[in-house]
Amino acid sequence: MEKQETRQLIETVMDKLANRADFLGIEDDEKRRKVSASAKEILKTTDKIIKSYIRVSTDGKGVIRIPAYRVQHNNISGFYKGGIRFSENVNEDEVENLAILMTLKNSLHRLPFGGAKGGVHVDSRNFSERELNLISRKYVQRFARDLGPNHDIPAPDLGTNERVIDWMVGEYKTIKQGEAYLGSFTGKSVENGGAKGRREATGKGIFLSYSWLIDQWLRLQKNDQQINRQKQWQTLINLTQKKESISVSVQGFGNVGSVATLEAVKYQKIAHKVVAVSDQFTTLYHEDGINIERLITYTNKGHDLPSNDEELKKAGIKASVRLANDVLTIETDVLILAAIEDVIHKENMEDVKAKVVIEGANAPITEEADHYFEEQGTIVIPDILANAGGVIVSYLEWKQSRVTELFSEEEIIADMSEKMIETFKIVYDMYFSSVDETMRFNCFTLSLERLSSLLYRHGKLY
Ligand SMILES: NC(=O)c1ccc[n+]([C@@H]2O[C@H](COP(=O)([O-])OP(=O)(O)OC[C@H]3O[C@@H](n4cnc5c(N)ncnc54)[C@H](O)[C@@H]3O)[C@@H](O)[C@H]2O)c1
Repeated sequence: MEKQETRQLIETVMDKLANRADFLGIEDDEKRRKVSASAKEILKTTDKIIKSYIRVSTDGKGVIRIPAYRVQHNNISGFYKGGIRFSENVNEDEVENLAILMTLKNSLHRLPFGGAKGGVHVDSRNFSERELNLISRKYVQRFARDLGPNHDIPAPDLGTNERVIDWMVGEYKTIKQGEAYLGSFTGKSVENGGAKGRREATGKGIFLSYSWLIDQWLRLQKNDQQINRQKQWQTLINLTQKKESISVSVQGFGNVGSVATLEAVKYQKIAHKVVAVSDQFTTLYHEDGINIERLITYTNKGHDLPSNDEELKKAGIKASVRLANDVLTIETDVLILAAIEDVIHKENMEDVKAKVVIEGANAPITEEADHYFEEQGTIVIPDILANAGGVIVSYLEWKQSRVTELFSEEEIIADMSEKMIETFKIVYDMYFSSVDETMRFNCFTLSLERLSSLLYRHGKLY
């Protein structure tokens, strides 16, 4: 889903809200529409876009100049918050779209944060440890004025990790001598004030968004309850009545994808097997399931997925090797998208076999594909609902840095799950009792309702 599609959906949802007599508690139709129109304009536009260049003296290629961004979309619901990604696909539109989605995600889950995102146009794989350290520290030098624990709090994202964040915190501390620095970034290593369980949080939350739906939510439904999504309802029933294990495939076997698949194979209540996993070069497939623990042990050593017989043997994995994109169209019940944006679109949507698609990555499905799946009875659990585990634990990490007290991993995961389940229940109830919109539309509605109400209460709308 690209920036224009996200903006268009905000517009459609806001227009629908404006026609609702109870919206913002404004009875006068004309006044409500006027106020809603100004909320729409504020939320469709971005507060601040900062572009800079990082100059790095490389190990062998002289000095290079790398584009870098920080985009702050909106902070009506709290300090700006969002990850920094290192990727060759980074551009201003992509970073802005991701910042908008952060505002919507944080509001949906009622976190005291607004939305931001950062990006550096590099493929980390092409740089040495020393070069990456320089790039990370220079990023902070360029943007420090706009960052801070009470202003804008970055975290890791695609291509970055706790090591990068620790370097960034170190640089921030040097620049802002004498100021509080631990809450300036989240996703730090535990030794450096990070939250236990942060690395696993997004993957765990993604699997929870699905397992809670097919297990607890389904059991909470009463016989006489009105269900308006008959096709999607049938999808859930068929899944839970399967005699054999439910099959799962995942695109992207990094931080998010590997943890989500591990959750699937460890899930005790209903048996799951992971039949396909992919990274940017390869898909591995085995209809009886792949040994995920062994694969994680192998990739944790810094390897890509094994892609030939010798590597498969070394990893102790039985699987056939396919093309990277095959993972999207393979025979599977559940497909977790945990790599990049816009991977399912008009050209390949009809080839997708999965009946549940979970957006672990941000914006991996175009709006057109989302509507197509809706018509087919395929359940799409949208990004801003499913992948919020990371930012929820980031919130706990930020809170922890304010009280300088360490929460245990059990406390962190329990708090995160409780917070996510609160939102799942509201969204799933709304989705299965409404008729003609996607689950993404429901999530945008809840989120934009809250943001508009905050804007109104803060006296920003007239
Ligand atoms: N890490 C988090 O806490 C978090 C939170 C919310 C959303 N996300 C989103 O989840 C996604 C994955 O994040 P991550 O932290 O696991 O990143 P990561 O860098 O650890 O892993 C990314 C994986 O995607 C694969 N990949 C990259 N480009 C690809 C391509 N063109 N085709 C197929 N596969 C490709 C990589 O090979 C790797 O396996 C990103 O889109 C990120 O924005 C991450």
